[in-house]
Amino acid sequence: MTAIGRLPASLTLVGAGKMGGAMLAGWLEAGLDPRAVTILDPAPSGAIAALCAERGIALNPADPALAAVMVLGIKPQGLEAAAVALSPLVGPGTLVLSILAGKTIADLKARLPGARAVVRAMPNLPASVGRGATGAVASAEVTAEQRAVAEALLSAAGLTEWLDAEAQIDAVTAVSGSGPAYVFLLVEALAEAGVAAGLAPEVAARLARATVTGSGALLEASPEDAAQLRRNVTSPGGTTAAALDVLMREDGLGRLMGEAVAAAKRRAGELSG
Ligand SMILES: NC(=O)C1=CN([C@@H]2O[C@H](COP(=O)(O)OP(=O)(O)OC[C@H]3O[C@@H](n4cnc5c(N)ncnc54)[C@H](O)[C@@H]3O)[C@@H](O)[C@H]2O)C=CC1
Ligand SMILES: O=C(O)[C@@H]1CCC=N1
Repeated sequence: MTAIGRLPASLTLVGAGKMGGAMLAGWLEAGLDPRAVTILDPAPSGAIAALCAERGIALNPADPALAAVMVLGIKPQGLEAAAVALSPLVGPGTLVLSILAGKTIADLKARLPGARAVVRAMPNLPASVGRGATGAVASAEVTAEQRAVAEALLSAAGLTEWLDAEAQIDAVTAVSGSGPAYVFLLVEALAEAGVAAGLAPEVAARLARATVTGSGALLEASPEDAAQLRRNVTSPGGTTAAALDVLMREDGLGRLMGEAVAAAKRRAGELSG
């Protein structure tokens, strides 16, 4: 069955911010009926309010129904406060799909005592252009049908990887959840280095941006892996080799990335509870 065929008959999105809003856009694009969606968000953006008005999406109804599928898109730090109002909307048949960094399946069940079936997922912001990467893990109570619904919702945003163990999701958070920020920082750093090397700021910014988006497109289109593509750029004794001697030295990018990912993973662990 296609992803569209498995989209749920009704869905409650709690927190339609940057990530929840991006996922919502993907579901609508994939064919989810806007009238099947309820959004609960005490401070929706103007864009979300306008979308709701335009597409007939229920926004903060006075008496929301028990949810068939509840997607949690609030901040991890807001779960405890939000759970009071959400608990009555979660019954034994509800599929809870959480994208909260750090919050474990056990944390979610503790805050929402009616919850049985929980999918804990970690998407990323390129979902807003249908190019996300998501890791997900399902609790034992998730039925095959609920898993297919979760798969359809997550795959509407791009690649979905189901994980064997919940413990791996903090690593997914550190690699692909936070990863787009590392790539955007690379663009910033490359542009700044270009200015230091003598380019006008606007020129450096355009070249850095096009280099990263173009390299991403090449990576996607090519059957070769990243290491081979890197070698394809690198002429022996040439300019790239001189730069890579710096980036690939012992205390270079590999070590720095390892430390950064470890820090993000550690932080995800701290957000649990
Ligand atoms: N921004 C990102 O790149 C990613 C974020 N996430 C996760 O997504 C979640 C949301 O992050 P963002 O979208 O960046 O934050 P955000 O601040 O853009 O969105 C949070 C939304 O929740 C709403 N909200 C606050 N309290 C609420 C309540 N009690 N009930 C309903 N809605 C409430 C806010 O008004 C806001 O619209 C976090 O748990 C984060 O870990 C996961 C992957 C990537
Ligand atoms: O920074 C955060 O905590 C969230 C989770 C992954 C991306 N943004």
